[in-house]
Amino acid sequence: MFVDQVKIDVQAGHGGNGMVAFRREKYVPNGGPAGGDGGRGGNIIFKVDSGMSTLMDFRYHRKFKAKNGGNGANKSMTGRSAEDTIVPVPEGTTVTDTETGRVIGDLVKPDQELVVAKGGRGGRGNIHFASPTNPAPEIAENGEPGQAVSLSLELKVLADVGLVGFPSAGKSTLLSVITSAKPKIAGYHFTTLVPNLGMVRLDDGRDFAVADLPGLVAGASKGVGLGFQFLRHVERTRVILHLVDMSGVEGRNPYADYQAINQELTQYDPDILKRPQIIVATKMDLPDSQANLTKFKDELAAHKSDDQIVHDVLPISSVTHSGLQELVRKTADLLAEAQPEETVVPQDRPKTYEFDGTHEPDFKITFDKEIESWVISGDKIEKLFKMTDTAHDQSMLRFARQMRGMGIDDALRKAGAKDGDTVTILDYSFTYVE
Ligand SMILES: Nc1nc2c(ncn2[C@@H]2O[C@H](COP(=O)(O)OP(=O)(O)OP(=O)(O)O)[C@@H](O)[C@H]2O)c(=O)[nH]1
Ligand SMILES: [Mg+2]
Repeated sequence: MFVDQVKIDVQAGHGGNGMVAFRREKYVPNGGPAGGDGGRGGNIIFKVDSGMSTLMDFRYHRKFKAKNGGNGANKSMTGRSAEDTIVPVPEGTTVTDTETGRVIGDLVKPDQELVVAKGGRGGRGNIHFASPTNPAPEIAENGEPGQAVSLSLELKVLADVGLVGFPSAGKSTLLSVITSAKPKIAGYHFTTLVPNLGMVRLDDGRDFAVADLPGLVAGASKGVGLGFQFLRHVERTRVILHLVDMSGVEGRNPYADYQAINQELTQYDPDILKRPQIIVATKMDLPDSQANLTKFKDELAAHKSDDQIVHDVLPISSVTHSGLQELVRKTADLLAEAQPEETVVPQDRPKTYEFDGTHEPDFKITFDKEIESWVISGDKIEKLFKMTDTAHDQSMLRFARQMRGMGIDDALRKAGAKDGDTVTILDYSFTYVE
């Protein structure tokens, strides 16, 4: 079971205040009360969006606020009612009140809506308070406050098979050729930010769900890169397809890559390696792949470990489609043999490295007055940026992603960085954008 969880805060809009006003008419010194009512505050409404498959978007956007209603005006005019704020959620989302633990609702149908926080009623204007004894009341109500609620969202999706591997190993490409999913594919690392799901259907009628996970890098189990947030998903898949890029581009050593990923998996949970694993040798259409595969197999044989169940090394090319049929067939066979899900799903364990605002990440953020810039420092930062620096051109986008993956975005905000501030990591400066 794929479980995505996130906690968010929602604040519905406040009702507008009622107005104290009086009619002004020519030749009438004191007209009757004419203060209008305040408008209703906006509701926060969750709405199922069939295009969403995870709760990932909420990691970067945890607070939602609806607009306040307009205040009442003179001439008995009612304030404007605020628009509702519609928050898209994936189908299958369960919404719980974090404080009480009460389930507010399950969003299970396309376009289904659920009001999760009610906007405040507008206050009544002084026209409502006139009475024979007080024909010119100086009182009006304030608008009611909008509901503020902390919510836990949970999404359960079945994924039988997890694709793991280094960034750019070809995970998303494989998913795109064996399923009808259309994940983003590109020649830079960390293209995949959220797990993509796809269904594989075999000619013989069998099918299984595959999740393409964001790439893992060394240190992933400790929070480096993006993949750590998704390791718990790997924990819940029944078969692991471990993709290893055989092309040897960027001077990569396929066996070292393979070991590094396994090490991250073990560090996260020693039992993961007992999960049936197929090694998928990718990009076999490229010139050096065959030779690298031979070397890889030799090294694998030389380091054979009893702990790990490697069922096969299957060479594929997502470009020429070679080896794909065999891969899906063997995966389906393995799934049929694998233990039923209940017995392999481990208990939820406390996660140490969730950057959820309660854990202090391994970096420091300070404001340097001399250079008027926020400075981010720390060993882990240095390592990560050196690593990405040498292999790739630095694009703003990648920086932004890695920052998010490491929780730097959150930390900057917490430290007080404002939209447009300059931030320096090592020697690289960029503009902070909220
Ligand atoms: N020649 C060749 N290139 C491939 C093959 N599979 C993937 N690629 C290329 O490798 C690059 C990375 O592919 P992705 O599928 O985005 O890799 P990924 O593992 O999902 O990467 P992240 O999402 O960053 O972790 C892209 O430029 C793909 O076109 C293949 O079989 N042969
Ligand atoms: Mg990808």
